[in-house]
Amino acid sequence: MTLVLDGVTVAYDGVPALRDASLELPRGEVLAVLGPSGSGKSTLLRAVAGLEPLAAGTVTFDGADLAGVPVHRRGFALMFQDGQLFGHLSVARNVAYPLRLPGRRRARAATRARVAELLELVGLGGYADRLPGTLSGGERQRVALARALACDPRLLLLDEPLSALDRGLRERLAGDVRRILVEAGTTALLVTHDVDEAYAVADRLALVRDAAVVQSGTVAVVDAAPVDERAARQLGYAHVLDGRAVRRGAWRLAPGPDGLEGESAGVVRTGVGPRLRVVVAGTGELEVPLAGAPAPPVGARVRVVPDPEGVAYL
Ligand SMILES: Nc1ncnc2c1ncn2[C@@H]1O[C@H](COP(=O)(O)OP(=O)(O)OP(=O)(O)O)[C@@H](O)[C@H]1O
Repeated sequence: MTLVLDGVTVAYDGVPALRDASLELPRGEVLAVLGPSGSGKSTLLRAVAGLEPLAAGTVTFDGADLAGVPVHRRGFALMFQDGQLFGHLSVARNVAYPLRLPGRRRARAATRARVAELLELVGLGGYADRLPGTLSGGERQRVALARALACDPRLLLLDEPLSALDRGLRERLAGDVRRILVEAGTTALLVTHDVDEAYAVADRLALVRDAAVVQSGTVAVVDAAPVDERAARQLGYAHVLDGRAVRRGAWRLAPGPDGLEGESAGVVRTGVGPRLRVVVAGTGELEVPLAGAPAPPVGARVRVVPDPEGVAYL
């Protein structure tokens, strides 16, 4: 493991904002720290960056304890929600900025080549001379990402990098961010409150709530076996029953006498096709994709079973 947090506690004025947090991140992988507002995600990221002192525990990188290593000596890069570009500098100059700092200076041609390569990587090949004020929000975040990657950080820390963007753009950019990080081979820790973004970007998930990391592991493992009902809800599961968590729409009409009995409440059109609404006493309303099957009339008794594709076991 490259990054290891072991029993990390961070407190503000004696009140813990992160308690006994442990997690691991292998080299070249992307970890999404997922949690609701105020749960302690940013505190975790700040502790890794060296921006907050630890009240307890250790953060190690490649086996070395980072206690006492100041922020600028960790070899990490940070990127925030509002990219924080320099408005008076061109896109190219923004990306080149970290390459021109004392100690990092290189030949002008080398800087120019590196900037061109980074702009290609983030899909902004023709944007070198534009000013940040002329870019869309998504383009600005791509520039910020290119700048954060400029110095080949040992670890990239991203704090809600897409939160300021609207939903559709966020979805598209999340996939791009993953591609860019994988292509650059970057080890990254991303903080987000958006479960879709976490799934789209990450190899690993850490679920945070009430100042604690309640579960962490590969996306496949965490997704298939949330530790408890709250974890399942955090992961976007819509229904929890009998130790199982089921995603919205992950139901089928049962061919036989198995499953839950409910009542048809009519068809709803969704972005992924028509779905039958079924009201099940004690569980609520479920959505059953019809996949071409005729819809039972409103009020008809129907039986439904979960689609194994959308089920996790707590
Ligand atoms: N500098 C600070 N001084 C005092 N309390 C703080 C400070 N920073 C954060 N906190 C508190 O610590 C808790 C966790 O904050 P944190 O920013 O880590 O949450 P978060 O999960 O990142 O939330 P959000 O998604 O809203 O940014 C909150 O209760 C917050 O009010």
